This record gives sequence, structure tokens and C-alpha cells, in this order.
Amino acid sequence: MSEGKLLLVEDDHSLREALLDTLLLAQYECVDVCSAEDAIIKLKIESFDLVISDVQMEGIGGIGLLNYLQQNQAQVPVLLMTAYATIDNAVNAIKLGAVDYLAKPFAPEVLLNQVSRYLKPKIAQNMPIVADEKSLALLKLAEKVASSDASVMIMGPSGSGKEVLARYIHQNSSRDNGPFIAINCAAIPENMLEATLFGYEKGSFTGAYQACPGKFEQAQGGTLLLDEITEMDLSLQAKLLRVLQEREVERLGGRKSIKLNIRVLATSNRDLKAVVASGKFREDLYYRINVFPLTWPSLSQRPADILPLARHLLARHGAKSGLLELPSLDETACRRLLTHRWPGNVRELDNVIQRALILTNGEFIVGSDIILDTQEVHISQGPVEHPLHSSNKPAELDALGDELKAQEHVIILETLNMCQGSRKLVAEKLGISARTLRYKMAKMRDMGIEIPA
Ligand SMILES: Nc1ncnc2c1ncn2[C@@H]1O[C@H](COP(=O)(O)OP(=O)(O)OP(=O)(O)O)[C@@H](O)[C@H]1O
Repeated sequence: MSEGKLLLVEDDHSLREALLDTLLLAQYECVDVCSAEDAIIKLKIESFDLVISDVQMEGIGGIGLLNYLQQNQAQVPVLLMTAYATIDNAVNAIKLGAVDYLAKPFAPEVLLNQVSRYLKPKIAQNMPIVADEKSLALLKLAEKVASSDASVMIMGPSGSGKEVLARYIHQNSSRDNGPFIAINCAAIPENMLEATLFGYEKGSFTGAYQACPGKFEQAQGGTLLLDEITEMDLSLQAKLLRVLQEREVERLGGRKSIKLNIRVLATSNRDLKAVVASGKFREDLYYRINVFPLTWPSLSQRPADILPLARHLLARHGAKSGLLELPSLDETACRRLLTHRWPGNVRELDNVIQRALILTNGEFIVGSDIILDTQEVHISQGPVEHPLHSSNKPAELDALGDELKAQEHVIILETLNMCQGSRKLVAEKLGISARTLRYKMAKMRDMGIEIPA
């Protein structure tokens, strides 16, 4: 399976936009066109690793495109989308060489599940950066536990790197070639979490137009991360426990048990024992999940990590903004970073570094470029020079464009923090539509910017 590029062909503008949003948010690299003819032009100049196309379009349509691919680029898998009325076309399409088809309307998960069979999302290689003795010891332990199949509970304060550690365990396990599926139990509304985890059969509830595999099934052969597991309600905890004990899952409205071959990791930023004692988390589930506990200390308790992490984040964000040379942290900046308490841990450091990259004179990041979360951001201190941008570009225009984009990113991140992640509120506050916000966030993710859940 490659981390390749996907070509989406759909003539219905709003459907194409919605599909694109779904694919971009899931971190797929995606190009969209509105006809089979345009698709062929694109295919002649760019290479793609998967084509998803509507069948019924003006011109040669999806079947014509499929024929073209069969004759010219037979290695590229094609997934066709059909309306119910043209199901016969779909059968024909499979005979002609399409790898599968999606009957409209379909849930986003159905699309993502199909796509994940052929492409991997562009996941940045999130290797944990560590230098402090405490973190080095934690990483060693994580490597040891990775080689077993034990359930792991990763604890630590918010933003400390729990998901990074979970990915590291997956990457160092024998399941490395399988999927890594993460689900944030706190971010999904309670009434949808069960269907998202367990999947459902067609017609099992209003709106279940088509059968949909759940996260358990999507993680087959790989690892499932249950992020913020303590936020799951008690009745769902009981169902989760049953799945973990029996190692099989039944979709909502389904009668068939599906055997599972998955490893489960979970994270929490709460004091687990206290949550169990308060009756909000089942004790039996606690023991089932907590086979091997790993805990990140807060960033202030592992000070030797701060500067290596800051430099790593500088390199990450600098590369994404196309900087040719990275500014270095001068002594005053280092001192400022080392003396802050970092209540928001690495995520807070990440925000600070993104701001510093906007404020820097280019060669050095100095103390005054380090704007901590407790301060107000004064970005509009007059024009900021960007001497590091490639000099053979139309420099002023490019720098201005990049700067505006960076400012937009900061504003979106700040507003997300202010609204505690509520997309609806953020869109209202910024005076843009929810769709535009989703699109902008997808682009930001694409650039490697972490968006708070
Ligand atoms: N050791 C590390 N090395 C590199 N990047 C890190 C490290 N720790 C955290 N990060 C970065 O910091 C950000 C927050 O990390 P992550 O999402 O793993 O934290 P978390 O503890 O799971 O947060 P939350 O509790 O809010 O879910 C991410 O951008 C991540 O890439």
C-alpha cells in the first residue's frame, strides 16, 4: 500500500466538495476534476495511485475513463460511484476492471474504508523527540512493550505526546504493516460513538443507508487507539469490555460476529484510579486496558526535552512554510523557553514555535519572538521581513502571501483554543462558513499543523 495520490472525478459540484473535504480531513493527498475528459488530461501529466470516479457524467463518463485506464494505466485501481438506479453499470464496471464500487448515498466512513484498502494517509513520521533521561527511559519501555501484544494505557497531561507514543508503539510492533486507527472518544457525540466503533448494517437506524464497518473492523491486523477512553459513557464501556474479552464484534443491527485481530491502546489525561473510584470508569475495563501503563511526565518535569523539541518543531514548521534556512534559537530565546512552566506541554510549545517563526528576523529567534500563551499576540508590528524565503521567487508578494497565511493559521488556532475546539463557534466568530473552516483546517493539517480536537 502506498502513501500515494488520489484523483477524484465527480461532476456534481457540492458532492465533489463534500467528498474532497472528507478525504482531505483524513489526510489523503487528493486532486479533483469534474469530468472524465479532465481526468484523462490530469492522468497524462501526473501519476495517481487511486482514481475514484462517478459513473454517470456528460461525455465519456466513468466507464469511458475506466476503459482509458485499462488500456493505458492498468495498474491504477479505479473505484466507481454509482446511483442505485445504475447498479447494473456497477456490475459491468467490475467486469471491466474497476476494483470496487460505492452505491450513492454512502457515509464518509464507507468511502474512507474503501480508500484505506488502497492508500495510506500522509501521516507525518511522528517519531517522539526525546533527550531527557525520564523520556529516554519511557521510550525504552515503550519499545519493549511494543514487541508484545499487550494492551497499553498511555497517561499524561494534555498535549504531552500520548498519541505520538501510541504511534511509536504501533510502528515498533509486528503490526507495523497494518492500519493504525485512532478514535477520540471525547470528540464524538455519545450517540454516534457506538456506531462509529462497532459499525452498522444497512437500515439499523434512520440514516444508515449503507452498511458501514466500525473502527474495530478498520483496525483489523493493526492497532486501535482509544483516545481519552475515560470520556466514554458507562453503557458503552460495558460493550467495549465484552469486545475486548471475546475478541469479536457485532455491527449494530447485525447478527454476525466478526473475529478481531487488533491490538488496543488507550490514552487518558485523567487520574485513572480517581475516575474508577468515582464510578465513572469501570474497574474491570480499567484492569483489562491497563495491562501495561506508560506515563509521560509533564514537559516541565523533563526540561532536557524542551530545546530538542523546540528545534524539531522549528524544522517541521519551517519546512512546511518553504523556508530554505532555519533560524536558530539565540540564548535569550532558549532561556525563555527553559524557564516557562508549559501548562499546555508540547502542544503549547508547538504554538509558541509557530508564532516565533512568524516574528523572527530570519536568522535568529530571540527572546521577544517567544510569545507565551499568557501574553497577547501582537503580530501586526509592521511588516516582518522574510529573508529566508527563496530569493528567486517574486519575493515581496510571496513573503506577504505566506505571512498572511501564517497569520490566518495563528488566528484559527487561537480561536479554536478560545472556543475549546467548537468548530461551530469558531466559524461564527471568524465570520466564515463551517465548510470553509473545515477546508482551511484540512489544508493546515496537510501542512503538518496540529489542529486541536
Ligand atoms: N516527543 C515528541 N516528539 C515530537 N513531537 C511531539 C512529541 N510530543 C508531542 N509532540 C507534538 O505535540 C503535539 C501534541 O502531541 P499529542 O497529540 O501526541 O499529545 P496528547 O498527549 O495526545 O494530547 P491530548 O491529551 O490533548 O490528546 C503534536 O503536534 C505532536 O506531534
